[in-house]
Amino acid sequence: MNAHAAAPPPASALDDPRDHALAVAGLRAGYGRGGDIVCGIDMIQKPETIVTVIGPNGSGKSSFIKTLAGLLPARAGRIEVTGRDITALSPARRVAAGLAYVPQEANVFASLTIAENLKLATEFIRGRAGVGPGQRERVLALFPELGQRPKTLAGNLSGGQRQMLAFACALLANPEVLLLDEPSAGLSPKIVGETMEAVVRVREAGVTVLLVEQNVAAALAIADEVVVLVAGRLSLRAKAGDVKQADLAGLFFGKEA
Ligand SMILES: Nc1ncnc2c1ncn2[C@@H]1O[C@H](COP(=O)(O)OP(=O)(O)OP(=O)(O)O)[C@@H](O)[C@H]1O
Repeated sequence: MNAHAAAPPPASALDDPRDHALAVAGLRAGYGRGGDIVCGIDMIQKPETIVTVIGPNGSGKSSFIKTLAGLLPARAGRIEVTGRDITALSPARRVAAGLAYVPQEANVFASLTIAENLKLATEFIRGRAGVGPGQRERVLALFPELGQRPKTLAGNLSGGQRQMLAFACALLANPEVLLLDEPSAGLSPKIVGETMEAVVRVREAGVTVLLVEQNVAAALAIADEVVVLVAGRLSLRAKAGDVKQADLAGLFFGKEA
């Protein structure tokens, strides 16, 4: 665990980019003409930590992570990755700037093989500076199973293996920050454990991970910090070890911390 992970954000955190991988200030977003779903989120994440976003259904977790990835435009606020303002960048340019995203569903091409999925991802991230030829080997070293079966169709992989492939495709860009939208969705408890172990390996490889999770127990087990979103607002931020599942019930029913 990173002892610094739960340090409170400095008053003017965005002025000092050296100490954060991801910084979010006053972020607001919503759909069409509807009201804000992301209602003014401020958050600083230290490098090489895992922060898990949890909260009740419909609280805006996926919308928040989609706003970070650039799939939902920010209405207000600012997003920085390692000190660079990426708020106005397209999703593809955010990847080039070091922010990779793995969506909850349809995150690999089922009709393509493992090798073809990795090749396609490599083509996509050509613009990312500093990604050398060794990146594929480094990524496959994290997920050796994938390297052993390059010709297997992604559609024939188990749910857990498919998540590993999706992680691997995202990591080919050598991101500073990896965003994961509910990697445990639809997986059996054993496979959830393996998937979470993979998330820890990703962090150990030097990547900062922000993940949205419905599986609170799994999230608490691997995270440095937990962020609770209620109705689009950050309701609690705490070290994962300090959060008890029983305490979350009150928050999930709307009690502000
Ligand atoms: N494409 C969309 N268009 C309009 N409203 C949307 C869209 N996607 C989500 N919403 C609305 O935004 C709100 C937050 O949804 P979001 O999926 O971000 O929450 P969540 O916390 O991730 O939920 P869950 O835990 O159920 O996945 C909900 O009221 C939802 O109906």
